[in-house]
Amino acid sequence: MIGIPADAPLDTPQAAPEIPSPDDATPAVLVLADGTVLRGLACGARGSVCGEVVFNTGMTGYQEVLTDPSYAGQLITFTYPELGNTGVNGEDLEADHAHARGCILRQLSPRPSNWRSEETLDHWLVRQGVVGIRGVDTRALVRHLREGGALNGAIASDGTDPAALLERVRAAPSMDGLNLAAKVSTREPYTWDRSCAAAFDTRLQPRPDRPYRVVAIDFGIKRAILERLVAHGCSVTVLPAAATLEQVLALEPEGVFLSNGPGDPAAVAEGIALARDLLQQSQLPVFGICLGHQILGLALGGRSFKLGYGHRGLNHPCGSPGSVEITSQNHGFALDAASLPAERVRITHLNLNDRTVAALALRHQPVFGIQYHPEASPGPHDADHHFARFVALMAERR
Ligand SMILES: NC(=O)CC[C@H](N)C(=O)O
Repeated sequence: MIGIPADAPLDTPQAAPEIPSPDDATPAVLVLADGTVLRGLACGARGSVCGEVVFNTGMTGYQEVLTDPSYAGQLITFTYPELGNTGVNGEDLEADHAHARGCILRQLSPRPSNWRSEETLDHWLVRQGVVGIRGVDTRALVRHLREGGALNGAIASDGTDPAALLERVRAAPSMDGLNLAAKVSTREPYTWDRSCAAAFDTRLQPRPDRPYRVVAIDFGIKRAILERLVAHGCSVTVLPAAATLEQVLALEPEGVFLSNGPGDPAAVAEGIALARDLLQQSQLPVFGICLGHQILGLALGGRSFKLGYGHRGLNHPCGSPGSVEITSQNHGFALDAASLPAERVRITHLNLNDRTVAALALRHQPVFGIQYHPEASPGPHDADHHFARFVALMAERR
């Protein structure tokens, strides 16, 4: 297999024909756009892939991370030193298939140990067409990315020459300006009624007699978000990223949800136009998470910018005066606080590591956005109350 070209549709994983044995010592190479070359051993699918090299500092949740559509087009460096310990199961998937293009690891566990494990991570990566490299000094790589910023790179385990790879990397598009939401969004509307029966559901308010009708716009939605909305008493209809205000209103929603998703928020023109229409022509409660939050800010006339190396991990503190929540994060862009119209928007939470905008709310409309991930998956559940906030806005209007 030659690998997945940079412009390949993101929703067609390319399965490699054979499952290599875990003791296979095929060499692999990682080449960064600045010319850095790191050598290691192959894991997952054999081939070569190009994408933005980012890092995730979470200690758990590799399955959720690799299937989160927000990682489409990216090569993920995992800082946790051994991956695959708990294998792969059919329940912890955030989408039907992997969205990350490649993974960069220190060490791959050959023998999973978990009662839910159905398959080794290595087998699953092969079936999903995710090209991996193991044996990399991920600490050195992360220091490099933190100093120089996230940049494009390529992994090859098919013998491609590093110089040829570097040429491909330099020709690949930058994440800046890429609308990837359109590529990963659902083609057809669908409804979702499955809830996750997590223990923390016991803290929820009593279920309503009738579920709250929510329309969710899919820019790359994670399943856990749909499950949390249902757990909080909503019934959800999911519409494609290009949905119009008429299509949304035709479903008579009580609230509209704008999802997470990959790529540059400023490039998601159809989503920004829909958010603008919603804010101007309806008084509906609107809740945005991550890309959805960024789209809300852009619809309000704000500006987004690319962070140096992004926030991807499970322990990012975010706060409003008097309260701090430890949050799950996965984003490479953020809203510029100074660009948001202060007479309409209140910044309710800041990221306490770098003081970037972590959440906003409109002063005169039932609309709010959260840059981090209240659905966790993976991560802490401190921020789950934001789903209850959305439901409370809909309940007030019944
Ligand atoms: N998880 C997300 O929704 C990510 C949003 C956007 N693609 C970013 O990187 O900032």
